[in-house]
Amino acid sequence: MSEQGASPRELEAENESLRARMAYLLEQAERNHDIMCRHQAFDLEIVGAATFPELIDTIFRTLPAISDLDIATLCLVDPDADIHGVMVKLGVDFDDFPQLVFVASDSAFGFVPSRRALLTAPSKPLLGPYVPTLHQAMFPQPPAGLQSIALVPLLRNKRIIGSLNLGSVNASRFTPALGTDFIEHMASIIAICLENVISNEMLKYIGLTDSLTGVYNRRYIDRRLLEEIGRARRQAYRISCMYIDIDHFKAVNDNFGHPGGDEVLREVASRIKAELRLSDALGRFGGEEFVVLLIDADLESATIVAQRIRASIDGAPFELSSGERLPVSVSIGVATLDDFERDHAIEGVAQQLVAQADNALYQAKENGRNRVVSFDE
Ligand SMILES: Nc1nc2c(ncn2[C@@H]2O[C@H](COP(=O)(O)OP(=O)(O)OP(=O)(O)O)[C@@H](O)[C@H]2O)c(=O)[nH]1
Repeated sequence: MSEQGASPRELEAENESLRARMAYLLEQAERNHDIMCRHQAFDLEIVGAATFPELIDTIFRTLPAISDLDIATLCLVDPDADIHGVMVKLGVDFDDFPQLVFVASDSAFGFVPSRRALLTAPSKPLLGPYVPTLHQAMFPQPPAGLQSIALVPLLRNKRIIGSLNLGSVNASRFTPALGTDFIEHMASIIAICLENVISNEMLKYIGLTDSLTGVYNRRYIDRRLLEEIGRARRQAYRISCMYIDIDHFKAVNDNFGHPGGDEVLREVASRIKAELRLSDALGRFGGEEFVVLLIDADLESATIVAQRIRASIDGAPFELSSGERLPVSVSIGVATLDDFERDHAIEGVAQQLVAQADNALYQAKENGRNRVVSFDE
């Protein structure tokens, strides 16, 4: 009986082929490990982003590089433009993020809930060719030759809060046949980070604004004034301050009730705001007092703005939701930071500026109300 074994040559060939296969698998494993490490570093970086602009910037800067993409964009659902409005108030400049798009409703994305789970609706990513007529809104500045895209829903509690949009000039990069576990995982982390950072920014905003009128509160104005004085000293521009007080406001409350008084406060805030530049800051200091910081305005131009505000409030009666009409007037004190008093601590200089405006306001009340008085030393 002869044994039918493989010849040494065959064994050698098999061995070689196994070695080659192993080398290939090792190389793949190393590449996957490398991708995983890069993505773990990305996850850590976005989890650590403390503010909305920091998070957005990290996503747009890092994601295309680590995932070898030609473009990555984000769409956020913002039905009442609350997120956009709050971020603008917190100083976010959206011109820095052309890849960020706000949409009024998630229907803009065209995600369809999977048929299997229509009610629980975990929408699936859409992968395929880039079609400008369908996808241009999600890629406002597409790279030349964009061929294939992945639109990945950003889900929180089964609600679509936006979409992460990835694009490649390679037509075979994103096709419906591609597994989506990896990009879905990435999108779920981005969605959590976005939700956290947006909530934090909203809380920050609430802590800096007056809930009745929507203008800033005293804490914000105090802080902003310190920043502005520091900047004005460096860049040598003028800062002025207005202290505004509604005349005989107690009588408004007495005659029209507290809700009527609240309506007057809101309308006064809105009329003041209409006369200001975007760079100015309006805050309610409590009660019926408002303070305005005018950036790059000397006493003369601040006084002109104050006169405009006084005239716009006095010029047309206020109409309450009850249909009642009433005249309202304000007294305004104006002061300016003449020299920058570089030898003095910023805190003291800030307090002095507000106190001077308050002093001038007192004079305006003494002189008969419904007038503007500028502080002169
Ligand atoms: N409706 C409303 N009233 C407020 C609020 N905060 C303070 N007030 C009222 O504002 C009034 C301020 O009255 P006063 O400080 O006496 O001043 P005034 O009547 O405006 O008189 P002059 O400033 O001297 O012209 C008080 O009646 C307060 O109750 C608020 O948030 N809403």
